[in-house]
Amino acid sequence: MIVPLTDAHDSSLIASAKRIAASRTDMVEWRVDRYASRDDHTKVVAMAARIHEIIGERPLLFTPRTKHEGSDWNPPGDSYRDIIADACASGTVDMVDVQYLNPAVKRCFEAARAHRVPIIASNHDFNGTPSATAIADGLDAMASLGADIAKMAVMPRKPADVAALLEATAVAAQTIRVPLITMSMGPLGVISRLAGQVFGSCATFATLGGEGSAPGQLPLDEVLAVMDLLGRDL
Ligand SMILES: O=C1C[C@@](O)(C(=O)O)C[C@@H](O)[C@@H]1O
Repeated sequence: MIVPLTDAHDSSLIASAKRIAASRTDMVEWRVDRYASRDDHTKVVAMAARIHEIIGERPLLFTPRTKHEGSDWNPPGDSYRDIIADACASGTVDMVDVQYLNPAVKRCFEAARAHRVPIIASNHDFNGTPSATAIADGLDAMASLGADIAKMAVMPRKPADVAALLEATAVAAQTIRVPLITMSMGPLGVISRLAGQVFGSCATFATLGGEGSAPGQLPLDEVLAVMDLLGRDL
């Protein structure tokens, strides 16, 4: 179970981190692209250290999401690679999300590897859902890049799109050698956030008081209750 931190300002970020630290979540994701000081890497690293301290033993996933994949952040110059390199070098993050279609992906992987920070490679399609084969191929490409986890989020337009995401997950889980995280977003895709582990998704994102970081995320306690019913083994 992963809960995202999406607050823009220090005081609310710290309050949210403290709330998450008291919850049953397994991992915390900092969506640093939502941070008001996202372009000041000194402040970013200092805040990552503060969050890391508050959440204790829970791993901190550092996620700079860009405009191409569902954020409003359009990183200037090399700042996508630089923010990843700075966070990984700081020793304050436990995993990093790297968008595998970003032009700087190889340099981002190099930076994470240089500091032994595991990589969740990701891709987000907010406009639709590719075929099950295309989704599985994307996950395979992430694994081939050397990602430690492959993650794909897609937007369904009809129930068959949700089925395609779940089918791709089940097929990829049999053939790809790294763990997967997949989700079909929005109200139609909720079943994928609740039952994804049945098909081979190793984690799901849920909210805790905040607005969440993507359409369709559900409150943590409700997701936990359903996963307990489905035999939560994550
Ligand atoms: O990649 C993901 C998955 C996600 O987009 C979701 O749909 O829950 C939420 C993002 O914060 C996270 O980085």
